[in-house]
Amino acid sequence: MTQLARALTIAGSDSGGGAGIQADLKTFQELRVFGMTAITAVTAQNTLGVFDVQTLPAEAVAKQLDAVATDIGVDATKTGMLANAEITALVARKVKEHQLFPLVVDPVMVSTSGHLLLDQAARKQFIEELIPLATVITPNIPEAEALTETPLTDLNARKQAAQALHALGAQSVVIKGGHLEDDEAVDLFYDGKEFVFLRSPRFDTPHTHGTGCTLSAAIAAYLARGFTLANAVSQAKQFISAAISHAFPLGNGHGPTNHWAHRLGGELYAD
Ligand SMILES: Nc1ncnc2c1ncn2[C@@H]1O[C@H](COP(=O)(O)OP(=O)(O)O)[C@@H](O)[C@H]1O
Ligand SMILES: Cc1ncc(COP(=O)(O)O)c(N)n1
Repeated sequence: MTQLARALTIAGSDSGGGAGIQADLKTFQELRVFGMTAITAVTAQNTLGVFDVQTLPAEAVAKQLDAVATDIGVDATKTGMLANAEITALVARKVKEHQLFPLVVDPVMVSTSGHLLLDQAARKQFIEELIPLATVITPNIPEAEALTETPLTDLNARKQAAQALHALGAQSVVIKGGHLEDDEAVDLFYDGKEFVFLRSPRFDTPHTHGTGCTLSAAIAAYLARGFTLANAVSQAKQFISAAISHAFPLGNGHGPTNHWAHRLGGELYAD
């Protein structure tokens, strides 16, 4: 029997099911990868906002990582909400100890609804300890601005930010274009050698809760299955585009994306 690829997400729980651990597991399942979790925080959240955050002790995160890594094994890992400096440093240490590579680092800082998901004090650990371990880091525009301390006003600035993040030690960088206002949603991929544009139509929908989580989980799933980095990133972009094009009008705010939309194949972008 073929061995099932195994992917691990280190992230926060979203009770609303659209982002965080829940989005990651749905993505892993859709992409035929066995999903495992290390939960960093439990949020009370829906499509309108984040109402509570209970961060777990770093020791509890360490034990989850030890448990899955020493028994089941991990073919690829992604990080999402890491909450604070202690968990960020612990995750970097455990990634090295258990060799949890390839590693997709989604630098989750603030929710779509504006809630802080990573303490400002974690910046040093994030930049010095976690980014150098990243196979790929996937900031959105505000996150790339925060990490590089530069406003990304145009494409040239985005390219320079990608180079700066690569210089911090990330093997490759995807700067996501979801927050721009162009007709297309264009992400910029940089592997230290060349820039590649990942394009999709921009869908006119408020239901984009968890898009970044889903994209980074899909990259991890494809890497777990052995895809090359460039293929994993481009397949993941197709997966998130399908999910947004068929997003769910659930709740009264920013609804979740549709993780099984990729099954619709040729009808991908139809209504
Ligand atoms: N309205 C949209 N239409 C199509 N793709 C989108 C849309 N909004 C975001 N995306 C895509 O979803 C992914 C996540 O992007 P982004 O929203 O920038 O990240 P985050 O969720 O971390 O803020 C990217 O691939 C981006 O291009
Ligand atoms: C637990 C958790 N992790 C990540 C996000 C970011 O997702 P989004 O940017 O769509 O709010 C979130 N809202 N909650």
